[in-house]
Amino acid sequence: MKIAVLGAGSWGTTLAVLLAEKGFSVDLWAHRKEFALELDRFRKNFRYLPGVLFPDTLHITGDISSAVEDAGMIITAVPSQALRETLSLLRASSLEETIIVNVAKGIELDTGRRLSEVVLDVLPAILPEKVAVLYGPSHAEEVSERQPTTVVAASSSLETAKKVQDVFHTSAFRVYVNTDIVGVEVAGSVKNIIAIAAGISDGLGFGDNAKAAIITRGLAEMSRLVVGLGGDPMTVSGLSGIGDLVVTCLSRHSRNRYVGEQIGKGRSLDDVVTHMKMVAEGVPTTKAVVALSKKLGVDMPITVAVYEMLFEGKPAEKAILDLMTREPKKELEE
Ligand SMILES: NC(=O)c1ccc[n+]([C@@H]2O[C@H](COP(=O)([O-])OP(=O)(O)OC[C@H]3O[C@@H](n4cnc5c(N)ncnc54)[C@H](O)[C@@H]3O)[C@@H](O)[C@H]2O)c1
Ligand SMILES: O=P(O)(O)OC[C@H](O)CO
Repeated sequence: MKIAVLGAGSWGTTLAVLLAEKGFSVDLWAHRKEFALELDRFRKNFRYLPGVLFPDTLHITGDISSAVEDAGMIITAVPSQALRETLSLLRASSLEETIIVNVAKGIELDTGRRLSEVVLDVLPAILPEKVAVLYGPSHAEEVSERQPTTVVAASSSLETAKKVQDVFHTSAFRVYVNTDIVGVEVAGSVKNIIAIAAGISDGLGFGDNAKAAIITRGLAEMSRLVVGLGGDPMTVSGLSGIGDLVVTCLSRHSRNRYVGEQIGKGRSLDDVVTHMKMVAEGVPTTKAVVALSKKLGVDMPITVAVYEMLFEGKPAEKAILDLMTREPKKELEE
């Protein structure tokens, strides 16, 4: 089977190499033509994944139509806010039999939609059962070194989730399946916001108690949003929930935790983001989730505090004090 990977950042490149090394014929599409030429010339991604040599079965292209032509599976690995624009370059009618697997994590800012909903919006000829996501604790830096990693393939169709599992599974990249695509997508998106909060705690010089509190209470608000959007609360105890939350809040590789750490040290969001070459999805997702939670009446105090620090200039010390001095609560909700 031919597979198209759309997006040649660190994650798209890592997955394209993994699939090509498994023997699939893979087309990796980069949205800038000059970048595609550079990748093909050096057979390496110097910008996003230096040190990983491309196998011969990996084809690089700057032409999205040729990338998806005859592909049995399309992997979307562009930043969440560029997904709609990228998919709109495709001709929906030729993709009816294709499985689309989104690996970007986030909620669309303008619509509040999950990314699998964006896929179906832009490509109405595709059935929901043909859409999947691949989420979970998986930093590209470690996957590309074949370090043990576990992820979850989620689709409303178990058959589709199992196909995705078959395609990606290796002895170092273990793939589980889940049919709760709503829960997996919401959990995998909210974890980036909570990771920014964890980074802020690091930036302020707080220790393990504060980090554990953010992870645990972050999980509680993640669960409330999953339920509010019709997902299964059990999903948050899985790889896209607690799994990805732990990795992103603790990892030195996490871009979201890094953004938070810099904010905690007193830098402005603009300053941090303009000096980063990689995407931190938690930034737009914070805005999208605050709007969603207000609409649904879901209480998400850490998310709101992150919003206030990122977008309203609230000092981090004040935001933490406000969180700590909220009215006392029961730990578990009815
Ligand atoms: N890097 C990881 O370890 C990792 C792991 C799991 C999931 N993800 C998710 O994968 C997605 C992509 O992240 P990444 O780490 O590969 O990104 P990255 O920061 O490494 O690279 C971003 C990529 O997006 C491309 N891009 C930027 N604007 C674009 C546009 N308008 N249209 C098309 N492409 C555009 C850039 O050229 C670049 O190739 C994100 O949603 C991220 O959360 C990343
Ligand atoms: O580096 P981050 O914070 O974007 O996280 C990347 C992945 O989502 C980790 O699973």
